[in-house]
Amino acid sequence: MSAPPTTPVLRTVSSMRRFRSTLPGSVSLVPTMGMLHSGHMSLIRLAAEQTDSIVISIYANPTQLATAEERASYPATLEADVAALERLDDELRRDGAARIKAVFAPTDEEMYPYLDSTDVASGLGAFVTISPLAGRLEGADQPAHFNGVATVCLKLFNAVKPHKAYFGEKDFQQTVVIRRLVQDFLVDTDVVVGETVREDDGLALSSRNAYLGSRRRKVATVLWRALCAAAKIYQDGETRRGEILACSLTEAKREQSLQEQMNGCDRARFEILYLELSDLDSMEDVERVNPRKGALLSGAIRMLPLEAATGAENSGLRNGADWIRLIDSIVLRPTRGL
Ligand SMILES: Nc1ncnc2c1ncn2[C@@H]1O[C@H](COP(=O)(O)OP(=O)(O)OP(=O)(O)O)[C@@H](O)[C@H]1O
Ligand SMILES: CC(C)(CO)[C@@H](O)C(=O)[O-]
Ligand code: BAL
Repeated sequence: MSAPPTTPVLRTVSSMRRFRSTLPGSVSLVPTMGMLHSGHMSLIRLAAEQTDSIVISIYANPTQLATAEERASYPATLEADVAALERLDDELRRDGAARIKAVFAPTDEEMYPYLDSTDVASGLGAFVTISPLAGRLEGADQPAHFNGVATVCLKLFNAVKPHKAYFGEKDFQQTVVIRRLVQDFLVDTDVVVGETVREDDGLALSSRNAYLGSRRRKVATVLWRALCAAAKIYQDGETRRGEILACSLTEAKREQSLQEQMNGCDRARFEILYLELSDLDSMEDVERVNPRKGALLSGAIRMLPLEAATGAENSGLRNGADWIRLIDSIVLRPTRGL
């Protein structure tokens, strides 16, 4: 019996382009930063339903990660990621044919030939800016983030030339930024958005969860709980910004003060970065939700490093020493017909 085919891992734009020219039928791209989990896999499954050939990109884009610390916190898991993709592909095979055709994992030199790796903020070379969208919500305290995301996605689209590209709703603002990029730069790719995959207790899957450890993991559901509380009063008929956000904030602050009152070796403290109600297209503040349109309810928290990790507990990657930024969102769907 012959050995199963291995997925090619392409490290240069030229090898990606050569390979792309051999792919039959419709081609999809699923961009990721690696450390693959079931959220990524659900996007790939969706791509397999809708297209013939799938390319996964794995690239921890330095220009969207604000600090050297964040850049260093992306462990290289390429081998494990490729193995996980091969297992998934065994399931996805149709008529004996692989659906996942290649992994595109370019080097920094390929993607940013002018970038000084010690100072990515200097921004040498060409960058996309998308204003004012990129400065709102996630962009407010990370001003270069979405310029980095849009820039790398444009490069990925140009290298892979996909018919469709897949993104997760968890990063809702990112999907709006990418749609705007595609529209304004006349990119010939359809943007498809997949639902957020969650743990049983509601926590959105995220590569960063691996850093939480068990104690912070339990408390991290607070963001989802805060969003759900507000979504419920919207479903019950509330449309005012003040009331909806106050409901979220009360839930988050209740958990926050509970943690503050506990001992250092028992608690998991966090900061509330924002809880927001925004227009689904512009990301501008919404004062009253139009029940025919709906709105975006989103938030971010930052889990503080563990103060005192006990030897017995699972304290996550890097022993609980990192600040972990977590984001989540709920789309408040229209409650009335158009
Ligand atoms: N839980 C999820 N469900 C569905 N899609 C997801 C989920 N988490 C991430 N994605 C999507 O997968 C793609 C790649 O995301 P990325 O590699 O940054 O993973 P991540 O888990 O969001 O990582 P990080 O924790 O660093 O933000 C993005 O389009 C993202 O929205
Ligand atoms: C889309 C993306 C792969 C661009 O680097 C990244 O922002 C992500 O993983 O969501
Ligand atoms: N998953 C969103 C991109 C980021 O974490 O930088």
